[in-house]
Amino acid sequence: MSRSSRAQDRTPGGLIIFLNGTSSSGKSSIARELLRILDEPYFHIPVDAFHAMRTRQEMPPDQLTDVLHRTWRGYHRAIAGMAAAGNNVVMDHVLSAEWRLRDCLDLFAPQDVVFVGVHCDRDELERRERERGDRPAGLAARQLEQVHAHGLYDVECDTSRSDPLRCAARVREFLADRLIPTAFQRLIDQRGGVRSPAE
Ligand SMILES: Nc1ncnc2c1ncn2[C@@H]1O[C@H](COP(=O)(O)OP(=O)(O)OP(=O)(O)O)[C@@H](O)[C@H]1O
Repeated sequence: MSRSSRAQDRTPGGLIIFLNGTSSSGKSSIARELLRILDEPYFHIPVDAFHAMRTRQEMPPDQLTDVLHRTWRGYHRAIAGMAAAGNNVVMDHVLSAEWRLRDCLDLFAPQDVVFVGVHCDRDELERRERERGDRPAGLAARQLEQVHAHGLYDVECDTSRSDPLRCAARVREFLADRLIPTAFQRLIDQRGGVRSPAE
């Protein structure tokens, strides 16, 4: 391949709409509406899809810890890869451990990330958990403190007060007139632009 054709092959990065919230906060519901109302092609890639791809065999706890860690690291890199190839992505993730955000800050082009905080009241989270019956009771409440600890977003929505379509519409409005620097850029600047050591 010639030098000039390689340069031509380079695609501008796709946009990453990063939905972050606890379990049952409504991320997947917003993602579904986003794919319905956004004009450009987008891929909804939830972290749950990666867990669902794994073999179902029982593992001893120490092996499971390693496998889960590699799954999350792989998920982040898959998202970065899709965006690097020019695909727009709706990411649906739970930043319930501090290293996950650091890893994403290291990997994603900050100007291409729209960081969306998906909030929901604790009582409503518990009600949804009971109603769903397929999530351990108290999971969302345990995640609440860490998930939003970094305290900075481009867009925020509260699914205890707005339905998924209204939340998705807020994100779409933001896309039409995006503010720079992005929340991801400001989070990188806050830590002095330092890349984190490998986890
Ligand atoms: N804005 C909303 N108002 C009322 N109910 C909602 C709203 N958003 C989601 N729900 C309901 O809450 C439950 C969880 O929604 P959803 O699957 O979108 O959350 P999630 O954040 O993707 O959860 P998880 O991470 O556990 O997969 C579903 O039963 C959904 O119908």
